[in-house]
Amino acid sequence: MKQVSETRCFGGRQLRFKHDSEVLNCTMQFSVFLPLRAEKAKVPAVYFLSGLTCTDENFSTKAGAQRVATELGIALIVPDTSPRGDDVADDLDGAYDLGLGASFYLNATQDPWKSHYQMYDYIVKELPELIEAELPINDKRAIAGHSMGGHGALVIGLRNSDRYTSISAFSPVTNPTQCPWGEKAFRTYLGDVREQWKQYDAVEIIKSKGQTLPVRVDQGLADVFLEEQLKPENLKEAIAAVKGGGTVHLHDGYDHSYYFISSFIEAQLRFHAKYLTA
Ligand SMILES: N[C@@H](CCC(=O)N[C@@H](CS)C(=O)NCC(=O)O)C(=O)O
Repeated sequence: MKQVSETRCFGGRQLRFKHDSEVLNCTMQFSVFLPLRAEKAKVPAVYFLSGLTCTDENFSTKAGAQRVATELGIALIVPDTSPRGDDVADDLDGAYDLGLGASFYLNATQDPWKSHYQMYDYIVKELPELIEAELPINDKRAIAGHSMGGHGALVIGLRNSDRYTSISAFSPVTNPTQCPWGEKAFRTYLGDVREQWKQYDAVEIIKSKGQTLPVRVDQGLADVFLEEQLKPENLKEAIAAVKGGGTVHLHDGYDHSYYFISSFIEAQLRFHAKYLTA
């Protein structure tokens, strides 16, 4: 992998890298914040999956996570939200909720998507293997995300409880098989058999397998996508019916934006630190 930028931030380093991904079959960029502690020892990491239309830069520039990350000695890993490049399939209408910037963090099975859209395997395996081999980052991982990325964090964390210490999400798409964003993406990437969709639906995963990891969700009640796309009550019900627990915090007046994320990122990082540094 090749470093493309470095910027000092709160005593740590904000870095950007480029690499050829075998899993995604294209060149990818990702951002990493290394806290000051990483100069002396390997540190644990929070992986943050962003939402529709984002790249690795939205969270890095708008969430204001670095001050607390350096205090806690935690690295922040921010991948891109889809494969990229001239030969990577995109939605023909240029829709913001499909194709580039809208991978839904799954392994596509349909043409023309399947040759590049394998983000589930990229996030679970290829990216951490690369990062842990090349950077002062250990294998203690937490996973977080926003909206489509909140869905990705929940699904990836719930399905890989041996690989993560804890899961959090801002405004996640909790039940994608039951909302327009999810139905459109899953039909396109996975085909018409709805049974195949359930493996990428957090509510369905909890219902069928339960859940064991600590989970924290933050959701703004003035979010325009709340009722049609996000459905936090479905997640609350699923969590309440199983043993593992988890909390869904509802916040009056907050919307879907990075103003909301920046207001609660400190709480989410402190939540993860309890498990990452235990
Ligand atoms: N109304 C937006 C929907 C997409 C959206 O709200 N994206 C969220 C994630 S689902 C986001 O983080 N956008 C980028 C940003 O706010 O920096 C659009 O049409 O572009």
